[in-house]
Amino acid sequence: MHTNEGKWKISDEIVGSRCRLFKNGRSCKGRYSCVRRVQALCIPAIHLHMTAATMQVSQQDFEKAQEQLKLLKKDPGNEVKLKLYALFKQATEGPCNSPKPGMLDFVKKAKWDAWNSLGNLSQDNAKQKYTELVSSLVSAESSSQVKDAAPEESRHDGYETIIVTTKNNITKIMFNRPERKNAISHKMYREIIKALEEAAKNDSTIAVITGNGEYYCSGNDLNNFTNAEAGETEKMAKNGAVLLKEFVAHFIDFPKPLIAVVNGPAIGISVTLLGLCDIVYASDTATFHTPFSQLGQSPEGCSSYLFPKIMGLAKANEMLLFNKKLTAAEACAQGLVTEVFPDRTFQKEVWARLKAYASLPKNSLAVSKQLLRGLEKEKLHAVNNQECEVLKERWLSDECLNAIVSFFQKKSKL
Ligand SMILES: CCCCCC/C=C/C(=O)SCCNC(=O)CCNC(=O)[C@H](O)C(C)(C)COP(=O)(O)OP(=O)(O)OC[C@H]1O[C@@H](n2cnc3c(N)ncnc32)[C@H](O)[C@@H]1OP(=O)(O)O
Repeated sequence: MHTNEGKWKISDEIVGSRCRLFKNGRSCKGRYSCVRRVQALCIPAIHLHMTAATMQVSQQDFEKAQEQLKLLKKDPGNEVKLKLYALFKQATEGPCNSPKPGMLDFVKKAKWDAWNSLGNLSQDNAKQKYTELVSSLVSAESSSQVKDAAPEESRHDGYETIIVTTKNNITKIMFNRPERKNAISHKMYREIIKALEEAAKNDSTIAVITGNGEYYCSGNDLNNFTNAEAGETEKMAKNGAVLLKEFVAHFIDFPKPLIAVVNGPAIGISVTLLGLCDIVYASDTATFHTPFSQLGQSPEGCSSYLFPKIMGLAKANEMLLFNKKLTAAEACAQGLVTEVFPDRTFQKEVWARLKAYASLPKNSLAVSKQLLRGLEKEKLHAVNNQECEVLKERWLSDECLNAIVSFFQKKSKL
């Protein structure tokens, strides 16, 4: 006989050394803890019926099952352990004939109830059920081990210019045109919109934007301006403004924490959007450049409103009017960047941190972001609208057209 009736545990021989009914076999001291523990057991009536023609298990199979049970790594839970206890008792002693324990002897009573509920189940059938139950636990554990070993990162389908993956509750949106320094083409704007919509709805806790290769992003792809048919520049400007407005609106409205991992130089719109991100981590190789006047253009991404708020008007003027390129350390000192990391350890340090952030309660983060950003949303949409209206005119100006022509003649690299 293997049970230790006076104690709060099911014997090791029955359920394995990791499978005690209550941890450490401790006895229940107070009434409250007894009640809680019994509630936790949540024991349903155990009705085990033999299927008509089940094959008889041998004594050897039954003993093997007992050994396998000891090797389980995961605790199967009190409910299953009670079933195992009851089946073991039935298999080795037959139907329950011992007197019913008192109402306040919670554990003994739970065990007695489980055994008694087996009624007149034969000892052979109890062995059979015991062996089947152990076998199902063993195969559940081995299939969960296979799942755990599988790569966790899932890549989202349907993107060409960006790579979108989800892992550890983080959706990562990676600019992926390294040969163009990750310049944002029309297609990429649309794909980022789609990826943000997906990330807003999926199970991830946070979203991250980053770049593939040496650059974070070289801003708007200047080819976006050269692809217009002759005589269609106005239409191109109008459509561009519509797309830009929608694109920036998705950053304004993004409901989860949005983190920029700035792996290298950032130019133009990829810099202005940082004001709409909740955290900006930068490698010490990153630089921050918004050469709008040099390109005959004007600020976007709500930077005309957010940059003065973040860094003060004087510093914002240097960047947005006079094209001052900031180092990562300067951008951090001015509040645009949260923290700078040495490039050598950048990815490792940042992703370890993000993994920890992404394990925080998802809904709490979302409502907190809403509190931090919500009041500003209306204002930000108004700013976005105005910036796009101004840019629409800029794109038709000689100043802008000349700057773009110069770039393609390779006279005016930034
Ligand atoms: C729907 C429309 C919305 C518009 C929103 C408004 C947004 C505004 C902005 O973002 S303004 C900023 C625009 N960006 C630039 O002006 C950057 C232009 N690029 C450069 O100055 C340089 O390429 C560089 C400094 C980024 C890198 O220089 P370098 O290291 O010498 O590399 P290459 O110049 O040889 O670059 C390799 C290859 O990539 C092409 N490329 C890089 N950036 C862009 C770009 N932004 N647009 C188009 N093409 C770009 C470059 O031309 C090279 O191509 P090639 O190999 O010569 O074919």
